[in-house]
Amino acid sequence: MKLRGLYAITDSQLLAGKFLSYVEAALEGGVTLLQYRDKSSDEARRLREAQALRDLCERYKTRLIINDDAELAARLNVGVHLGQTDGPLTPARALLGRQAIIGSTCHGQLELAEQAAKEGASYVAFGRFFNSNTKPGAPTCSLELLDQARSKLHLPICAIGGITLENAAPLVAHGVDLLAVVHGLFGAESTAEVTRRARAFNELFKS
Ligand SMILES: Cc1ncc(COP(=O)(O)OP(=O)(O)O)c(N)n1
Ligand SMILES: Cc1nc(C(=O)O)sc1CCOP(=O)(O)O
Ligand SMILES: [Mg+2]
Repeated sequence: MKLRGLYAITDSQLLAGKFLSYVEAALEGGVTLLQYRDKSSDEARRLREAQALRDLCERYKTRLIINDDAELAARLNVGVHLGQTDGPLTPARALLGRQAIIGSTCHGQLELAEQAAKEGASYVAFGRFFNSNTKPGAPTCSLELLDQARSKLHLPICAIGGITLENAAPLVAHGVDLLAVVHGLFGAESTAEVTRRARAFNELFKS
């Protein structure tokens, strides 16, 4: 499967009271990857929500990724996204198998991406590119780094951090395969607007 297009990421606060309806609206508009990102320690709720997302993703033929938690990903037979402090890639690959999608946060550092590629990552994520409501303190990353990454790496490249329909086009022009978005997708007034935004993000990959 080609990893290219919109990478929707959930946010438990932003989606409170409308979690499944907003996620389904995004899937309706087209989502390449969906990440379940919940930073709480409520394990029962995390399992319940992740299972519901897996069922929804199966209906829409979308791949589900769990943030931070390789064990939960293994339990549901889905992929995982690991940051630099979320545990090493090699054991996660051994746990999840060759077919699993495993992503790695590389901030603005090409060396981290080269290391992740060696350790079996399926995609590398760079960011943040813009001001982010969701994670304002994340380290920043430049468009120039994308050019270097594109010429050196043979993996799908994901961009994250403050991405909206207004600022995303240059990222795609600089070789990004996946646009990872929370607020710019789900910070919408209605499900119809979420679907419209998802479609519009995907259009960026067609020109
Ligand atoms: C696609 C994608 N890219 C980067 C991140 C950030 O991961 P991390 O640095 O581990 O930070 P948290 O998201 O865990 O707060 C991500 N989740 N997804
Ligand atoms: C979870 C996350 N990681 C980032 C990084 O730079 O590593 S930025 C970020 C938040 C993405 O949400 P939004 O689209 O609302 O800015
Ligand atoms: Mg993490």
